[in-house]
Amino acid sequence: MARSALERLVVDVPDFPEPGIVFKDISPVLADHDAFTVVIGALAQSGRDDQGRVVVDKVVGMEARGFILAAPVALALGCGFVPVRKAGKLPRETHAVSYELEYGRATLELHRDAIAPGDRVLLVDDVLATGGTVAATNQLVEQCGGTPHAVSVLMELGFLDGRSKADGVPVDSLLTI
Ligand SMILES: O=P(O)(O)OC[C@H]1O[C@H](OP(=O)(O)OP(=O)(O)O)[C@H](O)[C@@H]1O
Ligand SMILES: Nc1ncnc2[nH]cnc12
Repeated sequence: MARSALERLVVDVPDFPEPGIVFKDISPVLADHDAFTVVIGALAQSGRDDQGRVVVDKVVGMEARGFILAAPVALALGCGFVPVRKAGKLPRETHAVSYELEYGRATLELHRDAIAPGDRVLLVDDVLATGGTVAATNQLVEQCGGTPHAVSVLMELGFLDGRSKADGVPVDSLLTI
């Protein structure tokens, strides 16, 4: 599937969730089986080396849209999936990090035992905007003793320069605007 065809499936929604924000609605990508298949395969490439070997132990997805992409990426790579959730949702002992995003402030949590020391971790999300979510997730992975290997996103809002917050972790995006 051509990049332009994929891009056409992402719908711009002005002034959502608040005035001045152009919300990138990726749900039509998910609703198109061919597009969804291509996207999952492409996102999973970030967890492989040049020979196609899987080089990550876990795939982390950030609540909530990140879950939809990260879980099938984990299955495609033959890895476990680990959820990073908004505050108060995970039932056992967590690490927690607060962060800013394009439209507010939030806290993310990760079960302390979800990542083993030494695990190499692929972060998967739908949109990279300010980079607050990725920066917080990198910190959570490191607090568990893991190493963020790469960040793989469907869409990057380049004008917000979120990749500069990734602390040197490589960022792969399928679409950049
Ligand atoms: O780069 P940032 O500025 O941090 O923004 C990107 C994050 O914002 C969105 O999640 P949101 O927190 O809106 O949650 P949702 O997936 O539950 O809608 C998106 O899914 C990313 O996780
Ligand atoms: N403009 C945007 N569209 C969709 N998700 C986002 N997350 C942060 N900013 C966003």
